[in-house]
Order: sequence, then C-alpha cells, then structure tokens
Amino acid sequence: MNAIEISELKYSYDGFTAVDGIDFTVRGGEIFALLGTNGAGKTTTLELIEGFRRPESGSIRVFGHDPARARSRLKPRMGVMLQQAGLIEELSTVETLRLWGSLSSRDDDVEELLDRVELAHRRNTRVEQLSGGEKRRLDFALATWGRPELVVLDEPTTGLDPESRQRLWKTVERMRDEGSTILLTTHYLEEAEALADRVAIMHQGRISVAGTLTEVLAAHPSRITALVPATALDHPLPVFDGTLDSTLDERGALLVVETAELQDDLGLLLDWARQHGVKLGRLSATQASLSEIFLTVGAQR
Ligand SMILES: Nc1ncnc2c1ncn2[C@@H]1O[C@H](COP(=O)(O)OP(=O)(O)OP(=O)(O)O)[C@@H](O)[C@H]1O
Repeated sequence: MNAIEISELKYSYDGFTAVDGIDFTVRGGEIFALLGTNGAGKTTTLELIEGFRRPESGSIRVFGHDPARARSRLKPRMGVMLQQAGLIEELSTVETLRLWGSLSSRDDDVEELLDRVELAHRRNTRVEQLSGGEKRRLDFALATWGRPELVVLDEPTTGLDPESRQRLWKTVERMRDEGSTILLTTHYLEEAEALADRVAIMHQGRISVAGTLTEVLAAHPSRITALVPATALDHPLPVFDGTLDSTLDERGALLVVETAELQDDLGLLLDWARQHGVKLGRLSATQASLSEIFLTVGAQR
C-alpha cells in the first residue's frame, strides 16, 4: 500500500511557483529520499504533505487522506522533524521528552529513546545548553516518538558529525525494518545512497529524476577513460556503443567513452589494446554516481 500519493502538485508563494506540478509515490515501508538543489521546493513539498499548507492545485493523499483537511486524523500516524526545531530552551532533555510523551497519543519509553538517540548523558541538560547536533538528535527523538507509521524528516542529519550521522542512519533503517515508512530530504548524496530505497531529485520546483538508485544510475551513462599512446594511434579504434570523445596531445589521445553499455564497450577497448599490444594509460571505468547526476541536474538552468 502507498503511504503518500502526490499528483500534479503545485504551490506558489505570492506568484512565485515553488512546486511546479510534481508527481511521486512513497510506498509503505520504504525509505524515500527527496534530494535537490537549494530552493528546489523540497521543504515546501514536505509542508504540503504535513498538511501545513494547502496545494494551489493537484492532489496529495497521505494514507488515503487529504493532509490539510485530515490533520487531526493523520497526526497520530505521523512523526515530523522540521528544518528548524521548535524546542523549549528552558526544559531539560528528559523534560522535553516527557512533555512530548504527555501530549502524544503514542507511547514510548523515555529511557530507551534517550539511549536510541545517544542523549542519556545529557538527560538533565537544558535544551539551550545542548550543541547543535544534540538538539537535532532530540528533535529526531520527538519525530520518532512512539514509532509512527510515517516519519517525515527535513534534513535530519544537517549539523551532525559523520559518526552521529551514520548512527542516525542505522536508527532510520531499523525503523523501516520494523515497518515505518520514512520520507526524508537531504543534501548528502551519500546519505541517499546509503539509506534510500528510492529517490527523487527536485530542481526548480520539478522532479528531474526519480526511481530506485539503480534505475536513476542506469539512466545516466557510465564513463570509460584511457590514454592511448601516440605510437598506437595508427590502429583504428573499435566502434563503441557509446559516444567517443578524444583529446590529443604529444603523449597520445585521451579517450572518454560515455556509454550505457559499460561492460561491452570496456571489452571492445581491452580487446583492441590486447590485439595491437597497446599499453593503455590512466584506464578507468566508472558508473555515474548520484553526485554526478545531482550536478548535471543542478546545471540545467
Ligand atoms: N515563505 C516563503 N515565502 C516566499 N518564498 C518562499 C517561502 N518559503 C520558500 N520560498 C521560496 O520557495 C522556493 C522553494 O523553497 P524550499 O524551502 O521549499 O526549497 P528547498 O528545496 O527546501 O531548499 P533548501 O534545500 O535550500 O532548504 C525557494 O525559492 C524559496 O526562496
């Protein structure tokens, strides 16, 4: 079953279109990462999903309901972490969790949660004295209080050090494995690569690329590079499936083959080199990384 269904969703701020007709689906029990350039419209999209804003047009369904109309109905099923935490500075960590627990319809164990977000040693520290990363982890604890069916996290690991980030990933994965659906935004491509079952990349209010990581990566060409020594340039090169680009200098030709058929084209090049006794220099064969795709999308202005 789908947790979130979005169709032709549009939203504008005073005539400025921030979300420009997007479609995507978040399936129950998956981790879905919404990636994007600054100002792409990710936070606005999350706020629409959370029911804080009403769409200008198009539709959103969260567990089959319109979130702007059914906020009180959806609240018990959703945990939300905004980009800016709304924590009460004067309360301690443990008081914050207890207050949250008293307001929530879901149950959780404060001590277990303190351990889960590694704040047990800061239990009596006032929020105002917590570091940025500790506040972020406390905010994450509130969003995941009572293990909601759907957890929406806006840049959950911004400001966390690499170890804390990886530990938070583990917690998110565990929640997914226990049945929660997670929608998150992130600027960290390695985060999406490590965590997400599916991703969508937003740019200027639209979704440029979406799918499983394998699908998104497969839609972008892989690259073979090799330096062919000048002495070997008399032998005609093979005909590659992909596109060949070469730059000549006194050492020879630097070949770049962009291809959807990495294995076949690499095989052709290696067979050619073996047949003519050519020693290739600087040989590399790489699949498109999410970071390359991200840069390509960001460059489309
Ligand atoms: N309250 C607002 N009033 C007017 N414009 C806004 C408002 N909030 C956001 N915008 C604009 O809408 C666009 C999308 O903003 P949004 O915060 O959704 O992007 P984002 O993808 O979350 O960006 P970032 O990754 O930088 O947080 C931006 O151009 C932003 O300046």
